[in-house]
Amino acid sequence: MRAAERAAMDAGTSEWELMQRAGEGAAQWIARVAAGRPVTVLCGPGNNGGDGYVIADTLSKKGYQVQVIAPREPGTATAQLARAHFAVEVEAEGQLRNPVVVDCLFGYGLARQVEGKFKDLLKKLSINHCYKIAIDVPSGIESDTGSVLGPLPQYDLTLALGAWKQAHGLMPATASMGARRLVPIGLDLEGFTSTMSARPSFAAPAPDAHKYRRGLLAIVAGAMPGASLLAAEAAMLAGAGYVKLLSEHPWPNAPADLVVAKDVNEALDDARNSALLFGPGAARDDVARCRLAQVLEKRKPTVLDADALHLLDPDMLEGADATKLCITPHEGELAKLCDAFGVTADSKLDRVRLLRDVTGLTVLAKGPDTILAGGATTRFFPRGSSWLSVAGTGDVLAGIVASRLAGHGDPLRACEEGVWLHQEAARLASPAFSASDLARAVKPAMASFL
Ligand SMILES: NC(=O)C1=CN([C@@H]2O[C@H](COP(=O)(O)OP(=O)(O)OC[C@H]3O[C@@H](n4cnc5c(N)ncnc54)[C@H](OP(=O)(O)O)[C@@H]3O)[C@@H](O)[C@H]2O)[C@@H](O)CC1
Ligand SMILES: Nc1ncnc2c1ncn2[C@@H]1O[C@H](COP(=O)(O)OP(=O)(O)O)[C@@H](O)[C@H]1O
Ligand SMILES: [K+]
Repeated sequence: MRAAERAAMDAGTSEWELMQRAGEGAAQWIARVAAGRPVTVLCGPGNNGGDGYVIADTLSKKGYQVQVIAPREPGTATAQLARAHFAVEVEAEGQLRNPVVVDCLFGYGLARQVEGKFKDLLKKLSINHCYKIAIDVPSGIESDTGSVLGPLPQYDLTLALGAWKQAHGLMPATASMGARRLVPIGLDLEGFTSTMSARPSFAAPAPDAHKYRRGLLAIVAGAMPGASLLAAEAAMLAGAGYVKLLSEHPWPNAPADLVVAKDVNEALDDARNSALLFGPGAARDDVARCRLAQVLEKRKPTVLDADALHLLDPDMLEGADATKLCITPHEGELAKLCDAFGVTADSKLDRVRLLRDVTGLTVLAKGPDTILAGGATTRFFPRGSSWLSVAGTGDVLAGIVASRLAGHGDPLRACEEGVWLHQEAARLASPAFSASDLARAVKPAMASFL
């Protein structure tokens, strides 16, 4: 963010202009939400506080009644300029009088624990029954790591200025933010690799499509049937032209449109396989270990999930083509992988990035704050439905990602598309669904991206 702002300033836009764009853009959202009701703005000592003065000034000029509380005078030149433009009274302390409160105490400059009057204000805000809006980030949140450095009210709306910060995609910060919206301020963000994922769009199959061109996905099943069946049901609706279940076991309940191949070795050798999926229901025994080695040997675009993530280690990865592989660990599987590959770090974000660096794999670390890291790229995602917290939804995700991978072979793109499809399916299936309901909802979810 600082680099993007510096580039804008080098190109001739002043910090004051950027602040005006930020404050005026945020004020438009606030005016919409306030709908004529009086607004309180809390201003801190830095440029986040500066944004607050611009917001207060803009709202006043629109006819809003505005209360401004600023425990400390502005400390930066630009915030002082913003303060000077705001001609109305500023209170050093006071009660939050209004039904809408805008928090501009600290933005990405928060560097240490929030104390004293600032802490008191955030505490007051926490227990106040007002509509709460955080400007850029909630003021108790460190914007790079999402760690909590002060009281954290539950906000209704968070307006990110110029670009998303990492905290907007990380737990527990993101859970406190309410709806998140971006206020553009004209920054050029091309070339920045750590960003919020943009909603993808898909195309209908090409006019000359046939099932193999659309991708043949081979799902290598294990001893436990349910998981790979869920993955297969989702995969059949997520883009691949042909989904095959490779299993020596009988599958009396397999749907008629799912091909079950009993000779696993032969089916794995099929040169027409576009992608492989292994792990759901695989178990963690020696049979599964051999199967994983066999899958990796094929050097095909592959998704590894669930039990495969417990078996994966540096020896296993030798001889595999890491650039074609993606792994989809939940929190526990991520811990197991970090252990196996000697990765230690405090935050989920650092663990994911380090694991990516050490292994060369594309890592999709799922959960309420899904993080995707592959190559030089890191992606964060809008929050998904918490109804996803039910057994089997991870198998559905693995099936979707593998299906996308079979279509184009790009692990990073497949993961990104997979998360969006999965979340959209959850939205359409909500509230309260089972994993097979979710798998079926992939069909209408596909339609939303066409
Ligand atoms: N630059 C631009 O082009 C644009 C920037 N924009 C906006 O600026 C924001 C970043 O502004 P910023 O860097 O001035 O930092 P900010 O978040 O206001 O807070 C830092 C201030 O607080 C202080 N301080 C820190 N921790 C503290 C604590 N625990 N307890 C008490 N004090 C503490 C620290 O001073 P210190 O006491 O450390 O000297 C400093 O004064 C960004 O989020 C966005 O909203 C937009 O207008 C768009 C254009
Ligand atoms: N609270 C939540 N909010 C959003 N998504 C969630 C939440 N809990 C779980 N999920 C999603 O649900 C899926 C659960 O996967 P996983 O833990 O592997 O389940 P299983 O192994 O039972 O299939 C993941 O895609 C995860 O991102
Ligand atoms: K803030």
